[in-house]
Amino acid sequence: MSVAAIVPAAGRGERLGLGLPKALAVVGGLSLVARAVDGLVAGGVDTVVVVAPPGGEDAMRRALGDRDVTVVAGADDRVGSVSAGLDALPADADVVLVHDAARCLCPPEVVRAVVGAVRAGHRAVIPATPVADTLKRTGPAGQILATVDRSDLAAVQTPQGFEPATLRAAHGRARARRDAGEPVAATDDAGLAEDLGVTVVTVPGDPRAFKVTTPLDLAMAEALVTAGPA
Ligand SMILES: Nc1ccn([C@@H]2O[C@H](COP(=O)(O)OP(=O)(O)OP(=O)(O)O)[C@@H](O)[C@H]2O)c(=O)n1
Ligand SMILES: C[C@](O)(CO)[C@H](O)COP(=O)(O)O
Repeated sequence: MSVAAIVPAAGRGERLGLGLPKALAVVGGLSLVARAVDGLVAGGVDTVVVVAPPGGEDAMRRALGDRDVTVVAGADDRVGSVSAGLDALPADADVVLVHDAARCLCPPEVVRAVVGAVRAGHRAVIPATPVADTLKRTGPAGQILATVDRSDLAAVQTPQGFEPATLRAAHGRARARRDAGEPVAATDDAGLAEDLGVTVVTVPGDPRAFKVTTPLDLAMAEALVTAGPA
C-alpha cells in the first residue's frame, strides 16, 4: 500500500504574469512546486509525479532541487497534464492524489484527511470550503439575472484523492470523448469522476490551500510564509 500524487505544474501562469510557468514562481525562497511537493510528503505521500510544461522538464527539476520526484511532460490543458502524470504512477499505490502546484501552502492535515477518506472506502474525495460571497448569475451585458442560493454550494480545492482505478477510468473516458471530438467541460478531476457516476465526498478544506492565480495571491502566500505557521 502506498500513496502516490500527481502534481500538475504545466500551466503557463498567464494571470500571474511573471513570464514564467507559475509553478516556478518563488515564495520565501522556494518555488511553488517545491512547496507543494513538501506539503504532500509531510502529509504522508510516498511517490510524487510532477507534470512540467513540455520542454520545461529540466527547469522543473532544478526548481525541485534534490527532492525525489519523477518529472514528466504535460499538455495544453490541465486534464491532459493529469493524464500524462497518470501514466507514470507506480502500480502499487492504493490512493492517488491530484494536487495543483499552485496550491502550494496546503496544510499536511488536509492531505491526511483526503487519504484517510479514500482508505475508508470512498472512491473520490475532495476538500471543500463554504462559499463566502453572495453569488449572482449574470447575462451577456453583465446584468444580474438571478441570485444563486449558496447554501448548498462549496468551493473545492486540491489535493483530490481517488481509488486509482476510478481516476484511471475517469481519465480514460475523458480521453475517449476527446478522441471522438466531444468537449470535456470538467475543470477538476472529481468532475471527471462525477461524469462516470461515481459519488464524490468532501472533507473540510482549508483557506491556506488557496490557489495562487494572481499577483495578489502571490503576495498573500509570501506574507503567510513570512508570518510563519498559523
Ligand atoms: N496545461 C496545464 C494547465 C494547468 N496546469 C496546472 O493546473 C494547476 C491549476 O491551473 P491554473 O491555476 O489555472 O494555472 P495556469 O494554467 O498556470 O494559470 P493561467 O490560466 O493564469 O495561465 C496549476 O498547478 C497548473 O500548473 C497544468 O498542469 N497543465
Ligand atoms: C482543480 C481546481 O483547483 C479545483 O478548484 C480548479 O478547478 C483548477 O482550475 P483552473 O482553471 O485550472 O485553475
